[in-house]
Amino acid sequence: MSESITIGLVSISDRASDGTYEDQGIPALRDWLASALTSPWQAETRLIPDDRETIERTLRELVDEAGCSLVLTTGGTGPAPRDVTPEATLAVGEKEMPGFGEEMRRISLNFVPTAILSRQVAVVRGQCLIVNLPGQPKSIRETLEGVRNADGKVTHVGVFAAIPYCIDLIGGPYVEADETVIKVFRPKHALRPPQA
Ligand SMILES: Nc1ncnc2c1ncn2[C@@H]1O[C@H](COP(=O)(O)OP(=O)(O)OP(=O)(O)O)[C@@H](O)[C@H]1O
Ligand SMILES: Nc1nc2c(c(=O)[nH]1)N[C@H]1C(S)=C(S)[C@@H](COP(=O)(O)O)O[C@H]1N2
Repeated sequence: MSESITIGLVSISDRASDGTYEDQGIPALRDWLASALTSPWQAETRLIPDDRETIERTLRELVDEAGCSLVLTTGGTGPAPRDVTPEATLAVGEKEMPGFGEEMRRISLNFVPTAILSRQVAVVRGQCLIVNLPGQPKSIRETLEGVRNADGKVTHVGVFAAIPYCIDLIGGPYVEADETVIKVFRPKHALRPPQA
């Protein structure tokens, strides 16, 4: 059995965190991971306002104290004055991973012309990958899983395909997924034989 991964799920929304509306970010993240992952995992969830200090503190705590190997944030990536998730993420990161933001914006353009308004970034802090997703709950599945045509065939691969190998490279647990949801890619030399 693979070692279990701890995944931080952070919903960053002024109105969901003050109760104006019910948070749909954490449930959407949790549901998608439950549908996709076949190796063991547990979530650490946080619902916080769009406040830069709070976001930075939460991300540091999830990585340095809660032991997350992956943190997915949702919300606060746009151009509005209160949208500061990318700034907070870059501030706690040691290495930027620009490919994630670039590719998620390309994927999202298949759904909305406003995709380019998302300034989402990804970084590595210690042995953890932190990835920003947009705030629209539906964008979580769209960016992680990718685009499918009417027959369900994948026409643009979601960014989760590259996440398990990234976690391998930074020293985290071996993560596996259901290939009918997302086909994870690893180079041949990095593949482990299927567990009985
Ligand atoms: N946690 C959430 N739960 C449900 N819907 C959300 C959530 N976060 C964002 N949304 C929806 O996605 C839209 C865009 O997200 P964005 O992060 O830009 O939020 P916002 O407009 O800054 O407002 P807020 O931070 O108060 O959610 C929101 O206006 C809202 O309709
Ligand atoms: N896949 C996807 N990406 C998306 C969207 C969406 O609905 N689906 N909304 C866009 C919009 S309207 C905005 S303003 C930006 C930033 O969103 P955020 O501030 O909620 O993070 O994400 C964009 N990316």
